[in-house]
Amino acid sequence: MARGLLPAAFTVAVGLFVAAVQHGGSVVVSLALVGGLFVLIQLLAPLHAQVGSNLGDRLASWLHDRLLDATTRPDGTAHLESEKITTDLTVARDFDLGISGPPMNLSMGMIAGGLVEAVAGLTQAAVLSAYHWWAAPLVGGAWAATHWLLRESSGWDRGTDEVGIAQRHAEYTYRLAVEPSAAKELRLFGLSEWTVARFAANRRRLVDLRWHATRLRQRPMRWTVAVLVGANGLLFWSLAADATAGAINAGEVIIYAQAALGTAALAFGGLNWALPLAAQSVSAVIRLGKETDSLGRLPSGEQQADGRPSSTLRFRDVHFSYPTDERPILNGLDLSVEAGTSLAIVGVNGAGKTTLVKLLCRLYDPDRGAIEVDGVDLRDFDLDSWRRQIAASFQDFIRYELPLRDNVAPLGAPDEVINAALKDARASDLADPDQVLARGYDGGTDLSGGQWQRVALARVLCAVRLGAGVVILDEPTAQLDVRAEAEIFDQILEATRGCTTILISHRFSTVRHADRICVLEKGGVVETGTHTELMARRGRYREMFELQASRFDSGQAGSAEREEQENHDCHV
Ligand SMILES: Nc1ncnc2c1ncn2[C@@H]1O[C@H](COP(=O)(O)OP(=O)(O)OP(=O)(O)O)[C@@H](O)[C@H]1O
Repeated sequence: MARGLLPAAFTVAVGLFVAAVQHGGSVVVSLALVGGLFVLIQLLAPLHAQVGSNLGDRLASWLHDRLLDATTRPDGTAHLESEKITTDLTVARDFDLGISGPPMNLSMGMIAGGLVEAVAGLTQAAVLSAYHWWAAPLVGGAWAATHWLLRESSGWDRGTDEVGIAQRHAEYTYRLAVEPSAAKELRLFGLSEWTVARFAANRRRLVDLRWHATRLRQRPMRWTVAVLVGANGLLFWSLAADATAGAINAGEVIIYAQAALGTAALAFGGLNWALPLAAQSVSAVIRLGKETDSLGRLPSGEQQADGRPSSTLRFRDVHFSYPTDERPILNGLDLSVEAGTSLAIVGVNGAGKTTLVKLLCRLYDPDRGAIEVDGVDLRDFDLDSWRRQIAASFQDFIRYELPLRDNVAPLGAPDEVINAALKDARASDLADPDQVLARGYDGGTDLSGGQWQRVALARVLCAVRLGAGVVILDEPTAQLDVRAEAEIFDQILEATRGCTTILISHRFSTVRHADRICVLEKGGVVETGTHTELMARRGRYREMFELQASRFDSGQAGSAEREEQENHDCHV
């Protein structure tokens, strides 16, 4: 506010100084006033910029909190698979990235500056009104009209599909370029230039879109210039006429001329450009919160799931399609698992094995049918309490860029529990517990695929030690060498004894350890039984088992693998 009033005060002070020089008044006092006001204006400017920037940082941090809350709060994951929401998420984060407009700390500076200009413009107009009643509305109105005349191009819409898609592609290619996981393939497949070109093309698209918004100014700009020249021309002509006629003195001419120029602060300010851009980010983040809630929300029941299942886990006539795809993935699936036993699920790629366990984790709910735990619909259990029962390792388990101990127990656990889990997963000597499992950190290290898999298994075993009773292992041994698979899997079976275990694997040497095995095909169970029963039945299971075994027999595998397979076969 003070900054907004100072320019008008400065205008009057300069006028008083000129009048003092002309009419022999107190030059020293008026000059001191001019100097003092000038220094004050200069001092307040950086202070004001700093406050604006701090305010922007705080708003950006609040928006970040809201954004992360919007993505992580929903209990389901469907919102993260929606094309619209993932695009909106990229655009909404632009308050931080500043790709399609200024980042929030700059925007807030501009908004604060714009408010100062608005106050300054109004006070200068008030000074002008001392000249003639019509002067302030004429000049002030002309400058204020520019906001309306240039309204189409005053800001550009960050939220359009084109902006969103270009920004999302740009961000994706940026991540490809900087993340170590993509580095090998980019180089080997010669995709480095492609990545740079794709990034540049999408950034160029954003610049083009902004340029288009700028060009929208061209036509209304002519009208704007005409209105401003007309209004200011009239005022300055009137000032010149009054000065010539002696109706006003030189000091007054200077005051009114400066006030007329200062009234220009009412136009072209950062306010009408920065405000809509900043407001777009805020409204996008708030809107996203509602959208992710409605897409990713799962109802939660009241019953506590501690110690469940105690008798059976049953999939009853389960039908399911993903929200983004109408294709039925599970089609009337019936399956039951006795509590405290293990069930292996086998089937070709895309048969729906992982989908089945995602439903069990309640990441989605069946479209029809139900999953029952001891006869109670899973949806009747309190969601958090059910998830606490589950220890799961998915095919695409997370490799946290955290110390080994936090990879095993992200929410913390006693040292002895972590150490025991690491020991069971044969992962104790992979790294120091406090060593970060990622390069790019002080003392950080990276692990091989199989070593990472042991860490993921240790995470599951740690959760079991902390009380989880339902164990889901989706391809738990896919990256282990054959000897490690045998060693670790026996150990896992031992450590999860008494748990209800669902195991998904393409490795029959792993699968055969399960108490029961089911074959999934076309969205339903086509065979179920023990390994021995299924081999005797000579159906799909045996067909797949023999196909895999024949690879070993035909000598495609190394001698150790063959020996391992033979050892396993001895147990049939
Ligand atoms: N989030 C998703 N949205 C839409 N479709 C999906 C999604 N996840 C999986 N699918 C589809 O569901 C089908 C079953 O996938 P699922 O991952 O359950 O198969 P799977 O039996 O585990 O396969 P694999 O042996 O290759 O791991 C596939 O056709 C896949 O394309």
